[in-house]
Amino acid sequence: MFKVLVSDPISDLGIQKLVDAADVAVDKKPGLSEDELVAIIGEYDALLVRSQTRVTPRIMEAGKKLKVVGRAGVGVDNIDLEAATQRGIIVINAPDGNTITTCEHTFAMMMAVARHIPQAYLKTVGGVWDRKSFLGVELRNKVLGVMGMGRIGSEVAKRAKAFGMEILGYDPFLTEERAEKMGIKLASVDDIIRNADFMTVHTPLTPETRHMISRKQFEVMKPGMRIVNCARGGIIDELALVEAIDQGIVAGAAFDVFEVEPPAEDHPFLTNPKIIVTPHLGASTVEAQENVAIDVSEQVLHILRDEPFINAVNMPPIPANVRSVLQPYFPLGEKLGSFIAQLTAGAVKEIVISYAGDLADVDTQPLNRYVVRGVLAHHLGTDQVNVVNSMHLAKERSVNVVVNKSSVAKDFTNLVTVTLRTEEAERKVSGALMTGYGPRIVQIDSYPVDVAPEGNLLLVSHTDKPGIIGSVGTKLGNNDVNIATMQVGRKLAGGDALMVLTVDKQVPASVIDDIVTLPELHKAKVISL
Ligand SMILES: NC(=O)C1=CN([C@@H]2O[C@H](COP(=O)(O)OP(=O)(O)OC[C@H]3O[C@@H](n4cnc5c(N)ncnc54)[C@H](O)[C@@H]3O)[C@@H](O)[C@H]2O)C=CC1
Ligand SMILES: O=C(O)CCC(=O)C(=O)O
Repeated sequence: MFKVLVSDPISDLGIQKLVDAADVAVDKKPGLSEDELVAIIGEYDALLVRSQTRVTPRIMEAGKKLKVVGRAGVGVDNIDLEAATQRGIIVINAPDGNTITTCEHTFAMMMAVARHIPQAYLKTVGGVWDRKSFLGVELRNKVLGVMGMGRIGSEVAKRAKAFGMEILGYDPFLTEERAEKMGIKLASVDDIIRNADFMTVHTPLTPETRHMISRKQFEVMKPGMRIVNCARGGIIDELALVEAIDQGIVAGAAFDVFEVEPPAEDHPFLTNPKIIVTPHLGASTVEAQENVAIDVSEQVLHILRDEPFINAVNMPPIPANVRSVLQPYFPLGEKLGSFIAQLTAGAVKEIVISYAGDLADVDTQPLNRYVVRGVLAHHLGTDQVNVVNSMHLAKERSVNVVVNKSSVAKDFTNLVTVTLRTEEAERKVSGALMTGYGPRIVQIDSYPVDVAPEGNLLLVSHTDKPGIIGSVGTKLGNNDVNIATMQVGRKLAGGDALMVLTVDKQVPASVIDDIVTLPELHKAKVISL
């Protein structure tokens, strides 16, 4: 039974799928402190959060069983991704479910700041009928600068056109062609600062976007600009903004987010009559909360059940077309890694992954992670290494990972070869996906074989002489070890040969010791896949 902890208020309807799952037990405990979380997280396999819970390295460290942290929303700045990656904890988010909702909140804020709605409301309910103080401006024919043309920024631009606004968009990934298709102008930050009447930011908070609008930008800003931030506190320098308002550069601002949330009681935004605020409500609609909770719950279930999943934040996304090609190779890659790690003695120095045939033209990065996981898990334990942290762990341990590709695969349409270089040896194994047979090991060092990479294998290197196979079989039989399949690979008749047996149970060490006493027998090695 998997245990899932929900530590923020998350839509009940959204997590229904988890609650209904027969193999999952859900505990809802919103509002726990870090210490309280540290005390209980050890018993959970998954943690579901919104933006309140700060998932710190301490919590990850205490989460010995934790496989996944699911964020019901977009921004994952409340989750320590570095610590999660190091511990192999998958972090997933729900990037699509609250896009429209946040876009609509941006418009609510833009219109509210253009027409002084909150200020006018306060006076009216306070009994003052003041129609003079709240002269507003139209959106029509105004220039709107959109910083960050991702999901939300693009939806904002689309709707702003309906208001008759001219849109300047800036995003490092926005091309001239896409801007043209959207009917907006591709602009620089400087263009927006100097020309926009309204500006709205929709970027993540990164070292690059922190204070991207600060004193320097306010100094050259078009006077009378109105600014909206429904993305992340800190993209706009709060103190510099207050100064710019006091200097008459900025006519008004609408903020849903703060550098520190909740803001301090004496935060200057809270008393400035030209700044309107909401308490991080961008995603707070019934629809969005259901959407993000449903999305994240589904992915958490997949991860707990070891099924393919999407939206991992601490793993590069795999495009659908690449995934469909690579997915069948994932088990093969991992088994080859595990096989070669068990076969090769000594401290691992280098893993060389060679792809030949059909795989030469594919971005194999996701598959590399499986191979490296297979190798490292043998040394570090399967619970310590997964496809999220395998590359990171290899780097941390100075294990070089080299990837080669060639379009020629001799007798196969596709071939994956893993070579392991250690302080003591260099061994290699090749595998292929065979139509109708699935994954097969087709070569071990220079011996051609044909073995399914599963179960208990016994590898025996020997001289190719009559009677050896029978002697090994007799010794196994005498010890109640049943042979399921047997293969012999040899280069030359009478030369060195490799016997690969699949056996129904693991061969005890005492039997191996006995087998290696046979004449002409060099080595015997048990491998479990
Ligand atoms: N207020 C709220 O409740 C909510 C806030 N958000 C926040 O809104 C922001 C945008 O979310 P999405 O559109 O879903 O994300 P997204 O990832 O689809 O878009 C972000 C865009 O920002 C761009 N970007 C990155 N660095 C940039 C830079 N230096 N200058 C200009 N553009 C840059 C990226 O290329 C990307 O296109 C995020 O910070 C997210 O956390 C999202 C949902 C709700
Ligand atoms: O969960 C929330 O309300 C915050 C949403 C948000 O900021 C995000 O998804 O990035």
